[in-house]
Amino acid sequence: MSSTFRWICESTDGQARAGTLHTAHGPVQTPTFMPVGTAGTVKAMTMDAVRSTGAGIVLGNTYHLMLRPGAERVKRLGGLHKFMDWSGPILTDSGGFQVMSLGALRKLDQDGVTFQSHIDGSKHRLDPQRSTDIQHALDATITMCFDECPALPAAPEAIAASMRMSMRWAARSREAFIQREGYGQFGIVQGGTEPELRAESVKALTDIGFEGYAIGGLAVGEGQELMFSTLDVTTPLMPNDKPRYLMGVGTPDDLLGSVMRGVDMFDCVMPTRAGRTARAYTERGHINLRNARFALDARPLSPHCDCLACTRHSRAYLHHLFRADEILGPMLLTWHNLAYYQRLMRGIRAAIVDGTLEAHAAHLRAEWQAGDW
Ligand SMILES: CNc1nc2c(CCNCC3CCCCC3)c3nc(N)[nH]c(=O)c3cc2[nH]1
Ligand SMILES: [Zn+2]
Repeated sequence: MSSTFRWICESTDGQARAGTLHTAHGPVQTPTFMPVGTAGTVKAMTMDAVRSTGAGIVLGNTYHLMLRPGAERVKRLGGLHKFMDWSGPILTDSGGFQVMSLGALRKLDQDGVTFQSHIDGSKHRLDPQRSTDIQHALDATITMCFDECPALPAAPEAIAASMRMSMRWAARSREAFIQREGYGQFGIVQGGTEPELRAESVKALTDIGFEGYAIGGLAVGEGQELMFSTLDVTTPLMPNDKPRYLMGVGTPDDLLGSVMRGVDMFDCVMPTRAGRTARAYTERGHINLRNARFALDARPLSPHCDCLACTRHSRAYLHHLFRADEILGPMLLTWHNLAYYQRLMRGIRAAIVDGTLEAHAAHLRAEWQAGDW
């Protein structure tokens, strides 16, 4: 069975697609939500717990891993799969976004970015070649182009200049990429919320040719309406036979609306970060378990969930764990939130296969609005 990196579309319903991404580290059903593994770990989760939620692919983080423990050290230890005990596909971001959002002091030039580590102040440089080399050393299944994600709002000419620099970096990233059977590299579409710039960026990337295409430059404060309207003008221009990855998105409602606009892959820190801050996602929206109203609530978080928190414990127990600042609280709630996100994506995929996505979407939205049980 060939392990050529390819995405096979199995069903469509409107703009939405249900498919399978075949990689050197196994297949992944799409649409898919990718849990974020920041420094080689999905925070507060063992990888057995991540596997139990049904996740097919996780994110690694070039920025964090290059600073600590260092990509060469991970390589000497057998690569990121072995290091973090995950044999499935791993997608690594190229690090530029994290530098801009985390790096202490940084200097951006037309060739890359120089910055100081937020950990120990040491000097580092990232550019298309170095980012691609680091992702190769980590043995990432999917490598992302080195790009710049401009802060919004910004003047169209600033967005245009930034996008064109990212397109030059995409070409250099492609030259630096070492092709291997079952591995892929994704270009990242930029252009802010400007339809013509988005179209120019898609053309620039498809002229280079990648195994998949991400939509970057969004989920940076533009709001859901502008994000959706940008998707409406961008996804139809993207190759139909390649996976589409919307970076950094999002809430359950963002995921539903984006799948319906033709997106296949997502990553977001929301379910894991929420798990550490007592915010639980359920079919009825979200609740904060620190709230006193849960002190005597003997019900499970969600009656539809098979995670450890919902099968073994009550809301009252989770409330207690967070009030007592017990480590088990973030562990159980992260597990639950990731299980909910995976269950949500499985349900959306099933509806695409059945051709019932419109009705399923209406049902999901009504439930989210109905409020807690
Ligand atoms: C949250 N919103 C958002 N995220 C974006 C991201 C980051 C996506 N998540 C990566 C993980 C973050 C945690 C550690 C592991 C990697 C973006 N990344 C790139 N390269 N380009 C974007 O335009 C880009 C745009 C983004 N918008
Ligand atoms: Zn649960």
